[in-house]
Amino acid sequence: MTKTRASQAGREILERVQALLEDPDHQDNPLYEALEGLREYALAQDQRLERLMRISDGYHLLERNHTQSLAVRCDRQLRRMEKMARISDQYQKTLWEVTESLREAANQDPLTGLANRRFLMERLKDEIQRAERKDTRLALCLMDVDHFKRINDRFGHEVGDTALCEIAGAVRQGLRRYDLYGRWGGEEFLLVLPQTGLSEAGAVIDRVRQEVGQVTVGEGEPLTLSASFGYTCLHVGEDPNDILKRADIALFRAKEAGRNRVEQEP
Ligand SMILES: Nc1nc2c(ncn2[C@@H]2O[C@H](COP(=O)(O)OP(=O)(O)OP(=O)(O)O)[C@@H](O)[C@H]2O)c(=O)[nH]1
Repeated sequence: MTKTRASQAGREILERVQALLEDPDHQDNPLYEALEGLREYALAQDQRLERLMRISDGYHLLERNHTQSLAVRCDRQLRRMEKMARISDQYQKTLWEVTESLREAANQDPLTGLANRRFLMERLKDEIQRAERKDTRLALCLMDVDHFKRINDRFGHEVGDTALCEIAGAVRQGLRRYDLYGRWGGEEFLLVLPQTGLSEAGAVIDRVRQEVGQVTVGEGEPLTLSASFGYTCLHVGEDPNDILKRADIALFRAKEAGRNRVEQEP
């Protein structure tokens, strides 16, 4: 706007000067040369001014483009960061799921879903410590399914697997809510009874024996299952292996005495 007005005013003066200079009546005017020089000077200044304005416009445009491209770049960067945050969330979720399944795999028996030997051993150590700290009793029992080989031989390994799962459920039925149990290995299970003395443990374990006795496997002529049990109580200062060894001795005796029995070792 300013530029247009200035150029127009300047152009009008220059046109008037041009007209005066071209007028033959003024050719001999003593101011002629000075006016012509002034006109050329003004023309040169005008051109200079226009050049400066072009340069200024160029800078202005450059600046605007730069600001715009900065905003575009900033926006792109933000979107990239949002995407990374989304990926990071997803990654953390996956990591958590993998950790969870690893933890489960490390603690669980894959066939029955019960606690496995590793986890049972950890818990047994905890329970021994708690019993000593609180000065309470702790009973422990090893259970071994009788003649399990016959089930596999007669009905196949898959039926044997199903039987182990049913036995796991039967043991649960016989135990109390706060008792701990799991698969010790093969067809052997471990039962840990916190705050339980020998006589009370005997009653609980015999109930488990009866529950296992309800499980049948196979069609046609089904086999009724049974299991043998050996249990004992924690002595002061014992470690897990000591108490396990005594329970195993009792279990051996139950097997020797004809199976489907509960034996204790003081
Ligand atoms: N189907 C199946 N069988 C298993 C599994 N783990 C161990 N066994 C079987 O359990 C059987 C155990 O046999 P033995 O140690 O001879 O004992 P048993 O036949 O139960 O006889 P007793 O313990 O003396 O009463 C073997 O045939 C093993 O193959 C399992 O996960 N699935």
